[in-house]
Amino acid sequence: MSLHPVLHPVVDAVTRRIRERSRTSRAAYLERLRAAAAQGPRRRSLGCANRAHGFAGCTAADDKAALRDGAIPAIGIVTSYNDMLSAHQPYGAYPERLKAAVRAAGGVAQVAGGVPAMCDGVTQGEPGMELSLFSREVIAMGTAVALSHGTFDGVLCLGVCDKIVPGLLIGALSFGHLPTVFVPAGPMPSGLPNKEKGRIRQLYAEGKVDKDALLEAEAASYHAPGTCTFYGTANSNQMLVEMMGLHLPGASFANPGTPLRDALTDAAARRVVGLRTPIGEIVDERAVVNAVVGLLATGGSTNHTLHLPAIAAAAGIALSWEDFADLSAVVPLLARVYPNGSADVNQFEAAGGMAFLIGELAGAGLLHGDAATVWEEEGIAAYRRPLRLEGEALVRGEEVRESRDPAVLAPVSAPMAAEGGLRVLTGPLGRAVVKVSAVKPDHRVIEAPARVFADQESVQAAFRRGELHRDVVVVVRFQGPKANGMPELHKLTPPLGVLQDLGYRVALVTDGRMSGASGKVPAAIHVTPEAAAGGPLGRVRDGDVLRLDTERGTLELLVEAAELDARPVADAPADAGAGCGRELFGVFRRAVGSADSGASVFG
Ligand SMILES: O=C(O)[C@H](O)[C@@H](O)[C@H](O)[C@H](O)COP(=O)(O)O
Ligand code: SF4
Repeated sequence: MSLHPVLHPVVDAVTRRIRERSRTSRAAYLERLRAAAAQGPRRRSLGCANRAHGFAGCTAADDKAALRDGAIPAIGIVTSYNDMLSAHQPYGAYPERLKAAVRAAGGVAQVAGGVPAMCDGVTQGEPGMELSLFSREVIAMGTAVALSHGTFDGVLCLGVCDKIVPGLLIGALSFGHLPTVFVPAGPMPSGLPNKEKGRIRQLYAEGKVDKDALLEAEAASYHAPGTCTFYGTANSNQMLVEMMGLHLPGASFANPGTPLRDALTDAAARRVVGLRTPIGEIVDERAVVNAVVGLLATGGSTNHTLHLPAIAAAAGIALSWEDFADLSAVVPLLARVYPNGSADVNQFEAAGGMAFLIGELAGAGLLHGDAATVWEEEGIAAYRRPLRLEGEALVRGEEVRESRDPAVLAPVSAPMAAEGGLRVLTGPLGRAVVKVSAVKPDHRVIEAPARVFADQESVQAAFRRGELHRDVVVVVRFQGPKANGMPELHKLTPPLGVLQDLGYRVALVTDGRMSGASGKVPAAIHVTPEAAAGGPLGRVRDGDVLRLDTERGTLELLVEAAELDARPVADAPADAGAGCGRELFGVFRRAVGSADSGASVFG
């Protein structure tokens, strides 16, 4: 099969459209990048005091002489280690391992800086979730602070979860002249299946099991170091970083603490020492389109309709929701991983993983197979051959030509669905995003009276009082980025799932977000303009009939336009912007842009 067959006309057209739209901004970005690359690392022009501060902290285990001499490649490690995220806990041991591997490859490495990492699972449904999206910007700024020391020839980024990889990418792209390799840590071994966890959650929501039983199920599902095994934003991150050519071939989903994972980590360190291609050259329009294609083909997290535009903008590239929608119409769904199925990410990997996925998409002309990678000699299409262990040696495996479990990972010739299932909805309320890959066909058109709320706690209280046991479109507004930081409303999944399973016609409409792990209930999310920016969502009233039609791509409000316009916008809830650190993020709420431009504070 040709490595670079003819590109699908829609993939080609969308890429050209993005390139044209980005022409000026991308040219300015590349000019800045190439000027910085031509200067070389600033350490060569630093004064003696500046340089001495940079290696003063070295211990006997470090390479003080090498750093003092400044002649060999100096690698900066940006780490998001903490014990709060099971996915990031393995990073605690990485710096020493990476330093040793860089040293063995003829370079020297230091931890350039650490960035914060929030576990959205711990903060889900809690006040902390209102800091979650903005933590992406803090992580980007923290990455820039780390790299601002200016003494590096290359970068190793350690991050897995939701806002962390997007933040590291945005920050690293501000130093786009530096060759950069992302170093994953891998998913935890499979525990209680996600579908069974979801079933017990619904039983608890119905009062049929107690809290002890629920905690037992949750702890059996989330049970070890490593990324949670559902296909949420964290695992979508791993997929798209590999699709963008910033991981090593096949590095995304090897489990933590295994010989393969350790070998891949050492190989990433060796690779960055010799890498000459700057990250800003790899992240071009082709890489961005490849990331969107990978997201669509795997049914990835809706959060990437925010993160990918923000990441692309950091490289001078303008990515729009229409680009997602147009690509979704031609990219088949090839993976069924929870919430889009009952398998988990370990089963995705066992079925053939990224190597099979990339081989299938490249072979069908659905991705830019010639897009650059950190593996340099070859384009992304060659990632169809993953790195694998043979004994203790890490070698390039054979091309993964067949899926080992077509019920989990299917070929383009027999996809799970003909298209990617990510849609943009338009109508009198503005625009919204909906992911249908996890919504059964019978639930993809919902028309019902609205029940309007200003926070998710009120929805849960109304559910407990039995007020939602009917056909209903639940509207939760004032959840946008300017309102309260655009939290995920994933705690609504169990009660809305109960209503759906009872046979009611149910949907959610919100200017907030859902989790990448959300799925079965049709949800029109990221409604733009948000209510807090005067959007018409603020004029919807209880009883208004809403029609969410994911097939036609419409979100209709069956109220006369004149009447809607004559209504006052509802008052925002009393300012909850304080407590839990939220008072520190007012500057972000005031500066943040719209969801369809990535909900970024960076302009
Ligand atoms: O976007 C995501 O994938 C979510 O933010 C995810 O990282 C978060 O942790 C969920 O809350 C986990 O799912 P549960 O809340 O169902 O455990
Ligand atoms: S996937 Fe979500 S819940 Fe799991 S560790 Fe990452 S942020 Fe936390």
